[in-house]
Amino acid sequence: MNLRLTDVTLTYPDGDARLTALDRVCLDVPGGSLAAVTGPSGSGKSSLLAVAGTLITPDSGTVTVAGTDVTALTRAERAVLRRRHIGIVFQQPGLLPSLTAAEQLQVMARIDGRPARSARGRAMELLASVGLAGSAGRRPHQLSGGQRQRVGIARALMNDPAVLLVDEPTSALDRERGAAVVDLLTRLTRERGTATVLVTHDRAHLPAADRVVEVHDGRLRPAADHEAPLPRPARPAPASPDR
Ligand SMILES: Nc1ncnc2c1ncn2[C@@H]1O[C@H](COP(=O)(O)OP(=O)(O)OP(=O)(O)O)[C@@H](O)[C@H]1O
Repeated sequence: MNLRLTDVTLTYPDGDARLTALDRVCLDVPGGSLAAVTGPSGSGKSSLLAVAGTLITPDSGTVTVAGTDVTALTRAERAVLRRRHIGIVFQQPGLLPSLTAAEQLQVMARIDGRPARSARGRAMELLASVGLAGSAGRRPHQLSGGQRQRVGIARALMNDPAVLLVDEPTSALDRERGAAVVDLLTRLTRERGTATVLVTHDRAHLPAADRVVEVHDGRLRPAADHEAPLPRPARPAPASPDR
């Protein structure tokens, strides 16, 4: 299962003209790997996530999620695909104040029309996988910022998505808690085989990624200091065989 953006161009209306937010972007994220997307403010990172998450349809190019070209789908079909195959983790998890951690997850299953009993089991399993087995009955105000973000991550995994899109998950956390959240995302990506895209400003998180790309003025390019091939050790020329 993977996520593939091919030649994606996205423009927004800008007075009488159009502003190019994404310019022929290509990105391939295999299942089980994490791509970090970085770049200056206004460069197009959120636009890239919105297109990958099928929230915005690009002007041209294709977006393939779990083998389906989403740009060929109707709006209703896109909504179904998004619910089934895409998990989104926002900067602020936006938890409902009156619900416990387990209920925040169970709501997702209810929206999808799944039986409550299996949803409870799945919610508990996911909370355990993000280290919150003992906090299932807590409400948001009884959780730390890092714990709330973990609930947001577990919630995004409720539908067992092929693609996990994560927008600046550590911006409200201190360095240590932020690093723990990124470690968690890396582990879940491997365990669950998701194609994960992590947008982050924080360069400290980049080494955790399998791949780092930078967005500049809507164009994607490999991050110079993370994708450059490692220098090969100088090897002596093979000895010429004795004759
Ligand atoms: N709805 C919109 N209408 C018009 N222009 C937009 C819209 N959304 C974004 N833009 C413009 O598109 C460009 C890319 O914006 P985008 O939000 O994708 O950047 P970003 O890299 O996520 O920025 P930040 O790091 O500040 O969140 C910017 O020039 C922005 O002003």
